[in-house]
Amino acid sequence: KIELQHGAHRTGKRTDADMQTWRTYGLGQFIHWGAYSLLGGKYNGEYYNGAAEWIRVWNKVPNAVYDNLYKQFNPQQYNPTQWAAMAKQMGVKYLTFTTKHHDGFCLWPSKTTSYTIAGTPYKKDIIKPLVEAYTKAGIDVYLYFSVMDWSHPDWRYDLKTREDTIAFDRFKKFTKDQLTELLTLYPETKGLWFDGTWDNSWKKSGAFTDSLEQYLKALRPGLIIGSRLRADDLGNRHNDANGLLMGDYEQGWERKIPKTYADVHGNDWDCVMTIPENGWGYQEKWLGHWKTSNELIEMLAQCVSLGGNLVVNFGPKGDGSFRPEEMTAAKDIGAWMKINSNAIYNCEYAGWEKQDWGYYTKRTGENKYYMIVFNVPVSGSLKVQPPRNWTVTKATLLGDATKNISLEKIDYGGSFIHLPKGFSTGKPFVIELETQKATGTGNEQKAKT
Ligand SMILES: COc1ccc([C@H]2[C@H](O)[C@H](O)[C@H](C)N2C)cc1
Repeated sequence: KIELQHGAHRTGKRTDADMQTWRTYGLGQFIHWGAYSLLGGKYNGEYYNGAAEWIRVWNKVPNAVYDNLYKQFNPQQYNPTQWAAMAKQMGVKYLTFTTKHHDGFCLWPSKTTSYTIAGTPYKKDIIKPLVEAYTKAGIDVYLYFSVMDWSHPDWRYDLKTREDTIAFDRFKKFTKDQLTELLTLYPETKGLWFDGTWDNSWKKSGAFTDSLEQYLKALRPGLIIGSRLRADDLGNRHNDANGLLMGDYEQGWERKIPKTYADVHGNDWDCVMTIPENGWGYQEKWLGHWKTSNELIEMLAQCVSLGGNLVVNFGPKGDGSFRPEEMTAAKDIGAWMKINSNAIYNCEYAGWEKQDWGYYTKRTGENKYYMIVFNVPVSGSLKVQPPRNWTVTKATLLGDATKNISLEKIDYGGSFIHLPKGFSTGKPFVIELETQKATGTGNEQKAKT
C-alpha cells in the first residue's frame, strides 16, 4: 500500500441516498451544444473528419474565426421545455449538459470572462431555463464542465517553468470561481461531469483536485462527481496508486461497454455514447455508421445488466433544433421503454450465468429478474440457469402478459421458457421472472426423519 495524501478517500461504492438514486437511473441523455454547433463540422464547404466539437483544432479554421463564432449564436427557436418533453418521452432519468466545452465558451452569464452567452445576440442564460424545464419534467440535471479551456491565457498543457506554475495557479482560481458560479446559480444540479483533465498540468495538481472536490461537495452536499476530476499525489487518474477509484463512479467507459462484470471492478459507472461512431457536437454529415435504435437499446441492456448507466448523446444544431435521426432514436427508445422500463429502472447486475439470448437484470431489493431478449434461438426455447437452489416460479412477457409463454423446469436445475410457435415481436422483448430460493434440496428432510 502506497502512502498517499491525495488518493481515494473512500473504498467501495457510495451508499448514501443521492448515489442510490443515481444507480436507479439506467438511461441518461448527454447534450453537447456550443459555438461548434454553428459549424456542424464544416468550414468553407469542407468537412472536418474529426469530432465536430474539436473543429477549432483543424488548421483550416483560424482561431480568430472560431473564437468569434459566438457572436452569431442566436438560437431563437431554443425551447428547453420541448427538449425536456423529448427527453421525458424517451424515458431518460437524468441529463448531462455542456456548460463549457474545451473552447471555453460559457453557456451561462459567467462573471469570470467575456466569452459567454451574455456576449451573444441571444444574451440570455441558456442553462437556467434548461435546469428548470428538466427538473420540472422529473429529470435530474448534471452539468458537464471542461477544465481544459483553449480560450484562457493562463491555461497550460504542462508546468515546465515557474511562469507556467504562476499562470496555472491563476487558472485554477478561475476554474474554482466558474464552478462556484454554476453550483450557486443552479442549486438543483445533482452532479458535475468533468472533462479535459488528461494533461500533465492537471496530473501535477493532485492536491488541488482533491481540495477542489472537497470544496464543491461542501458547497453542495450530496454532489456526485465521477472519476475524471481527480489526480493523486503521483499523477494517477481515475484509480490512485493503490488501484482505488477516485470519484463516485467510473467515467472511463466513454463509447465502450465493459465485456464482463469483472471489468467493472465493483465500481459504479456510466457509459456516455454517441449515436454516430464519434463526434459529440452537431455534425452535419455523420461519418461512418450511426447506431440504430435497436443497437442503442441493446447497449442500454448491456450497461444496466453490468450495473451501469447508458447516457446517449444528442448534438442539437446552432438554432437549438435536433436532427431527424436523433428524434427517431428518442422516439423508438421511448416506445420500447414504455413497455419494458421495469427491466431498466431500479435494476442492477443479476449475477446469473449469461445466455446467448440476451441480458439479465435484477430489480434492486427484490427477487425479481428480467430477461432482455435480443436473440431467439431456432428452438424457440430460452434457457434460464439461476444459481443453485434458486428456482424460477413464474415467467411473464412484459407488455403482453396474455402471450402464453410456458415455463418448463429442468430436473438438473434451471428452466426452459418456451415461446409460442412463430413468436416474433421484431424487436427486443422482456420476460419478467419471479424466483425463490428452494427451501432445501429435500435431502436434509430425509436425513432428519
Ligand atoms: C483526446 O480525445 C478526446 C478528448 C476529449 C473528448 C471529449 C469530447 O469532445 C466529448 O465532450 C467527450 C465526452 N469528451 C471525452 C473526446 C475525445
